[in-house]
Amino acid sequence: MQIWQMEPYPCGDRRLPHHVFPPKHMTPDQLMTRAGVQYFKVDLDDTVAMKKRLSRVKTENKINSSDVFTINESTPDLQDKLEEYYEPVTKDDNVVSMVTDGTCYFDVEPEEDDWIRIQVERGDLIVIPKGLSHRFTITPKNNVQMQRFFTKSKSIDEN
Ligand SMILES: CSCCC(=O)/C(O)=C/O
Repeated sequence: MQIWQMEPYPCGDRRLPHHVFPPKHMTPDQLMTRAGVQYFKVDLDDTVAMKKRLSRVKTENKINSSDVFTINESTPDLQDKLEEYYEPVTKDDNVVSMVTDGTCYFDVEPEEDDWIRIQVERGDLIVIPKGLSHRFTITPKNNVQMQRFFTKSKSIDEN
């Protein structure tokens, strides 16, 4: 995972990093302090350790369902979907996601117009707290697969 402060008014390709100048990186602890986002590194090749971590995260977040979310160049209506996911949202439940392949960005907004970009990769599990404005987009690799965990049963329209 990499975390940095985003420039206030990013223009152009959203997949670019959009650092402030000079770049201002953050640690996971700073991210937790500033935005309340939890981060875990999961060894996906260690099934026992992975199950233990997921079990704990599921209990703490009252998770009762999950799906596999994939976005890549073969995704139908890719641009429309990316537009949709880049719209800031604030959820009533924690947003729990674990990347299983590729990379993506979650941007979080702890204060109005103050965006922190979180680049996640395989094995990164993040918990965005309920009530925190956030958005999603892809990196120049144009590929991410993740497992998303939900507190309530989710209708297909909410994807
Ligand atoms: C890959 S999820 C994109 C949208 C989002 O951030 C969210 O929280 C949906 O529930």
